[in-house]
Amino acid sequence: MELRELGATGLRVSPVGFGASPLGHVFGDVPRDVARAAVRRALDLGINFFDTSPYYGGTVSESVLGDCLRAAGVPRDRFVVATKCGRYREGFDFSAARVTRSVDESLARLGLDYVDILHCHDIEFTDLDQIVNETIPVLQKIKESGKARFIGITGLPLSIYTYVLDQVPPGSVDVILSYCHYGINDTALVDLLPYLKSKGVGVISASPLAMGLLTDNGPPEWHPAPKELKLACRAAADHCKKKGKNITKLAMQYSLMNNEISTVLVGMNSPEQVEENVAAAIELSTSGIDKELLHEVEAILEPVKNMTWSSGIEQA
Ligand SMILES: NC(=O)C1=CN([C@@H]2O[C@H](COP(=O)(O)OP(=O)(O)OC[C@H]3O[C@@H](n4cnc5c(N)ncnc54)[C@H](O)[C@@H]3O)[C@@H](O)[C@H]2O)C=CC1
Ligand SMILES: O=C1O[C@H]([C@@H](O)CO)[C@@H](O)[C@@H]1O
Repeated sequence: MELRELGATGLRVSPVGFGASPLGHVFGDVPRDVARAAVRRALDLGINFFDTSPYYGGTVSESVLGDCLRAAGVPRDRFVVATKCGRYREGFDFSAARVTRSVDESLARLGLDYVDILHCHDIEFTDLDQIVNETIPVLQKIKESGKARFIGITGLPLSIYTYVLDQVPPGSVDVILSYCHYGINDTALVDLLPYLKSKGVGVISASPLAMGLLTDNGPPEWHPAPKELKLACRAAADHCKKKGKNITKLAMQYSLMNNEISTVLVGMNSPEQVEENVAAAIELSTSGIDKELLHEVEAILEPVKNMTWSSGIEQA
């Protein structure tokens, strides 16, 4: 897979990114040997971008990812690691003191001297002015210390990105991580891409499978989507299955089609899923997407297109 530039960071990342929340058992138990095999397979197939956070599995995802990268025994410059701060099993805390402590805790769990990207995690759950006036300034200090090379912000509502980026000094935020807004059922992120480009901010798009909605197994119990959206995605998956096709492959390829998005983070729990998703990316580049199936699935999902759910607190 040809690597893509990530904003103005100079980082070159694989179009398929390894989402490590499943390594924190967020979608079900993943035995350690399977996790190690999945990360090993990802590296062998050209995936170089790994995303985690202290929130996934209450720090388990970071610890397991660190173990898997060590077990793979590849040089540090062979991979790009992103983690987050501010969201934890026990709740949210974006204070300068907590995020300063958080990055040291993450580095210890990952077994790394630095992370490439440190995101403020799901910032819609705090007063965005705290992110602008307290959290991002202290993350700049962490960046100067060398513990994080670049700074990002993540969350569901797209409005959080313009609110923050319109107020912080240019270059304070290097990347954003949006999720569930660039896939067959929801392409709302498209409208923000020109703005993000104008700010020189790199774009990471996560959850091409809508956190499991666009899979044959369906979403986990905790999935917050409205019932109508869940039912429509189920119908789309069943339609593909009836035709002997795979909605997950179609969804992966759809999310990978926009080159303005540097990397698509997909949560993976096995070497088989790594192989399937990389194969989907390669097939997209060689023979394109199944246009007929895509049109059929888009018709099924039309009534729920860009349907989302609320996330976070009321902003003043
Ligand atoms: N707020 C934030 O910062 C967010 C960050 N993320 C990051 O992005 C990553 C991807 O998002 P996810 O939530 O994991 O959702 P996703 O849309 O990537 O779906 C993950 C689910 O799809 C399954 N899956 C993956 N490949 C498959 C295949 N080939 N066949 C069948 N099933 C397959 C996985 O086992 C898992 O159950 C996360 O792991 C996390 O690292 C995701 C959401 C929010
Ligand atoms: O960061 C996050 O990950 C959660 C889910 O996508 C697991 O991968 C999501 O609820 C949260 O924003």
